[in-house]
Amino acid sequence: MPRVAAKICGLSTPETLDAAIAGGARHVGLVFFPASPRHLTFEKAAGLAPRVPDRVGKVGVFVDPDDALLSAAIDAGRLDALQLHKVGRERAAAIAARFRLPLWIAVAIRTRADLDQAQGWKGLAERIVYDAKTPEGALPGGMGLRFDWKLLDSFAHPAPWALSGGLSPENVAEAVGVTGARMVDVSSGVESAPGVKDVDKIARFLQAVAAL
Ligand SMILES: O=C(O)c1ccccc1NCC(=O)[C@H](O)[C@H](O)COP(=O)(O)O
Repeated sequence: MPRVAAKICGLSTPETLDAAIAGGARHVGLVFFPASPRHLTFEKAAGLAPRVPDRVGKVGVFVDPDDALLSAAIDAGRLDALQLHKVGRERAAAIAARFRLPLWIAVAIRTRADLDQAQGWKGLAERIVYDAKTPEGALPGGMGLRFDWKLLDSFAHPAPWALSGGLSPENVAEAVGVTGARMVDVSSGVESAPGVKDVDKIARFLQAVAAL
């Protein structure tokens, strides 16, 4: 088992999903957000889910979702965990109570004050995903932006966590060296164009992670 686990996010084709699994991804991310170039229809998700072995977790990625979307996506994608963006604690608690799946909470970071927001998720988040804060009006994830990794220095993490935002095959080793992350998450860094995953980049990213 590699020292550092990887999640490849925003997979939408059988070939790229298979490449992530073959390369050793511990989790795959399926995005259910129509504004994203990585958005999956329920039909597509239902076609992809059976390709994923039990040892690989299927994480649904959502932005302030309603219950109907969550319910349909969980069924179609046979999801193992829910990654929530732009959801407050009260709503997240209601989602956890209703759907009984682990919550991965995305915390958008530009400053140390942003990072401190993570403390509010103690006891509810199974995992915190530290991601870069994106510009107003832009997608909240998948933008290839990174934050200042040094902000994580000596931070008392409220839960297990993943490092996300602007990672690539070229910088993931440095990112892990600086932050000590035990899980990394990537989307656009393994793409040839927004929403178009590249099997060679996926393989190179996962090789770089396995070498750590
Ligand atoms: O990837 C998306 O399109 C997306 C859309 C809306 C909310 C979240 C989204 N992605 C979440 C992820 O977990 C990405 O892997 C994460 O933001 C890192 O993306 P990148 O900087 O492109 O590697």
